[in-house]
Amino acid sequence: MSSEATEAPQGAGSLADRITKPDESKPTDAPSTGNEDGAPANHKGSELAEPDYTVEVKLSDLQADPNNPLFSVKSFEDLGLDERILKGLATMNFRKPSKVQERALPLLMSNPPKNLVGQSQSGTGKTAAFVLNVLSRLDLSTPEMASSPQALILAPTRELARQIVGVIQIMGQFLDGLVIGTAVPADSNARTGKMDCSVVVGTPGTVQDMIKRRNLNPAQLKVLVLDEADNMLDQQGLGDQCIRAKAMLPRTVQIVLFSATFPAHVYRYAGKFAPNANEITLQHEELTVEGIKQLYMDCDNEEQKYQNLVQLYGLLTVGSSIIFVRTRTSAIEIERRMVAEGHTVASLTGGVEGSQRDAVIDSFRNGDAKVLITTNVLARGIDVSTVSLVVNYDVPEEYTQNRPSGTPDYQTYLHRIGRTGRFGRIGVAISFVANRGEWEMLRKIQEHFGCNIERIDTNDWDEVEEIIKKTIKSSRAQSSFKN
Ligand SMILES: Nc1ncnc2c1ncn2[C@@H]1O[C@H](COP(=O)(O)OP(=O)(O)OP(=O)(O)O)[C@@H](O)[C@H]1O
Repeated sequence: MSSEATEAPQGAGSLADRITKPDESKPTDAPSTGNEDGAPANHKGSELAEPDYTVEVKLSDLQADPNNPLFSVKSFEDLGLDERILKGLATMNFRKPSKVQERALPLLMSNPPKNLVGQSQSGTGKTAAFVLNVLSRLDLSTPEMASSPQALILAPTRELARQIVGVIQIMGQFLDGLVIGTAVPADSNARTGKMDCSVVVGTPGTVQDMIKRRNLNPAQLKVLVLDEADNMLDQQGLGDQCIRAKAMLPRTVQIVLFSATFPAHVYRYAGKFAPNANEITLQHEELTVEGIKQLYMDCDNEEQKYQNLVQLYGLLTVGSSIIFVRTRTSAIEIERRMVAEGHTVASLTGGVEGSQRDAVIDSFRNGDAKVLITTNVLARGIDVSTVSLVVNYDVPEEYTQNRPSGTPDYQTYLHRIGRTGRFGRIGVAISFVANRGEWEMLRKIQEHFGCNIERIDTNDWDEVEEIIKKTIKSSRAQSSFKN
């Protein structure tokens, strides 16, 4: 295990993290299984090549539509944020809050602090909502305070923890003295360090361990945030770690839980974890993001899934895409086959050392790698605005006793497809269906969310190309977001 503190004004490129060997025994990478991992690599931030043509739907139009999750009446100035934080937001080109930001911030920032359970669709800006509260609550008046952890943010994976660190670095860049620490599993040869920093972002197991070893002093903590909270609280490994970590914190800590999904049983538990919390919730039918076009392709068998993917690959040259598969083994195997056939793809699974994982995600973020094959480890939270296509190579499925159960994993479906269509952009999600079981699961998913998952005919690749290119093109057009 190791730890590292990062001075704030460094920009998102200089993420320094800690890493640990992932659990090799787990068959899949569902964040649910409690994997933790990652390490530093050149990270140029998530702003990729901007499109060169004009926008059809403007962000300002979306933010002016009361039915859109990006809608707001207020400005960031109206929300009573510190000037230096407003300056940070301006450098990120955030002009107006989204709905969840507008609703959550007054609840989060009021005094005495109250807990919050907040839900909002994928890609609608939940990170900024909790980061702005954290930054607003920091006391950086003396070097001693600035180096005492005052806020702790927990995320299920190292990739997400590192991404949140990147956001805090940019948003908090004008706050003198701000120091951010990343507490994620270290590579086997990394050293342990003390967390002398104002904000710590990490994965629950590593944080718990650091507190136990007295490398992280929780005495001054004022805020605890659980990002992807339903996942963190539902899963045995992560849930236990979160509960133990919370037990080591001051009783007065403000508890903030955010996710796009809160299945009923977890929601009830969330209420116990964060007692007397303010609540921001969504109705079932509000969960899907309108900008994501959901499609499926029939495949005769597993081999045809692969052949379809290779066919699709030819259409993936615009934008970036993420291919979700069920197991680490199939991710590696598909990567091996595609690379052997001359295609450029990368894979990221929990089965490798953190530093290698960091190198892969960083190259995907900066656009060097455009096609990423992965497992559920990246299903949640990852924000890469150029992702215009998500492929569910395998329909996401619940596991019972380490075996696929035949029941669809509704939440994971929503999180996976939510890697595209970020903050009003348009994206395509295609699910491959190779047998009756997968077809049935997809049908249930459609019914569950009341959405429309359209079939595309693989006998007509020209039409497939037409559909995808059309959507991806408008996605690129939108991604410049002229206000
Ligand atoms: N007010 C804003 N104005 C413009 N862009 C914003 C604003 N708020 C957030 N964004 C951008 O929207 C994108 C999605 O935000 P974020 O990653 O916080 O979504 P999320 O709600 O946490 O999604 P998920 O549920 O998938 O984790 C990010 O690229 C972020 O920079």
